[in-house]
Amino acid sequence: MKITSARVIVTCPGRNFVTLKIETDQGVYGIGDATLNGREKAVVSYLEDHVVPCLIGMDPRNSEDIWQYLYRGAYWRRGPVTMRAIAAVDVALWDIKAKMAGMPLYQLLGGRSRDGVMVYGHANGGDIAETVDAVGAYIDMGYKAIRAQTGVPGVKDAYGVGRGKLYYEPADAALPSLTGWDTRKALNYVPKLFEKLRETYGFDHHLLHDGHHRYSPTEAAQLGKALEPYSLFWLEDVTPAENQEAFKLIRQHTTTPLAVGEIFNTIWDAKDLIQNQLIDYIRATIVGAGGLTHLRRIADLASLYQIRTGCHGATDLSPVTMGTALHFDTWVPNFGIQEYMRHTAETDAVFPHDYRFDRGMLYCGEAPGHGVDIDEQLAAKYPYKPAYLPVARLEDGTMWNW
Ligand SMILES: O=C(O)C(=O)C[C@H](O)[C@H](O)CO
Ligand SMILES: [Mg+2]
Repeated sequence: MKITSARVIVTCPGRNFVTLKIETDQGVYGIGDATLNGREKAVVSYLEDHVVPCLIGMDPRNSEDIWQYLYRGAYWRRGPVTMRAIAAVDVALWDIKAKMAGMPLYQLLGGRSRDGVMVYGHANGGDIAETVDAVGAYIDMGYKAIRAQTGVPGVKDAYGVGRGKLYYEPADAALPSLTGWDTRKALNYVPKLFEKLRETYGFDHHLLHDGHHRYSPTEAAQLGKALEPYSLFWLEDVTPAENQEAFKLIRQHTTTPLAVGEIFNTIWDAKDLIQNQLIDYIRATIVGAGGLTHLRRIADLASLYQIRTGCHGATDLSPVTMGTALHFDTWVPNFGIQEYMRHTAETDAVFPHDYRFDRGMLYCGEAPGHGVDIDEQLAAKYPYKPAYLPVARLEDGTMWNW
């Protein structure tokens, strides 16, 4: 069996997606996601100029060897561009293998470990009152877990505050828009949101919060401690994780569960956090961390330390990643939760899929493969449009983490 072609498809049905379609001499094809929010074209070039020529003629069944070939063979390892390109190839090959076997992908991984996948949605508001209402709307839709983000008085567009209710898009401008940040104000305000949420809705639902890399380790510890009475499911990305040691300090001061890893590319980004039990949930995902082949290794390492998965699932991850993640989540023994930011109807139409939402859970389908396709004719109607995530600056102009 041979790979006969591999094509990169760029489309923008409301936001940009990069998709790899691998075709074979047996008529079976596979689809992989290679989207890197705001840096899409770098991955397009990496794939078209440097990966696709190597793939032609290879046996698509040898996904492990092809993974090693692309990782070791490049000499230059890791990084978001490389690992997204590898992820796209890897997922397309798993898709092909599952289609050849006539099985849904989760069967190839080890079968079903659960009936469905608990997801969390994003509730946003300009202030506490608005966010409390937004959380109520998610509860009414049947969600069991909700991430709550609020605007902070005196801070321009604090992280997570969007314009839409069910759908919003953070990468919102042709050049990065400017937002503000003030840690002191956020530290005073955010705990009040969770106090109000528990007062209003009780303790039956899981609540989550994303710090989006904004706090120093000491400030993060203060926030975690202040949130303890409200029993969060997790506090995410509360400080940047390049320095994995920083989490020791946070851990010593709070029992609020910690989640990290949506920007991780490989097991090496997570290794110390996992082995020192400094986190509770690992957020690495299929497209970000080298595909199923590599994410499986991260999840297995995490399982030794009772750390559970919580795959990133924002709108910049295409339905191909979402569909594949749901097969992974259905199998992975140490599953925790799956993020679910809904795509627009335009995006869903370009990527026909068989996963479905029902009362706070997502269910993968039973079609052979990962169950997500691309309608190329429709995709061609939405040309690439530059779109960037915002940047954040402090009041005095200092560049901060968005
Ligand atoms: O979904 C999340 O938790 C995020 O933090 C979303 C990210 O900002 C987004 O995916 C960046 O591309
Ligand atoms: Mg996040």
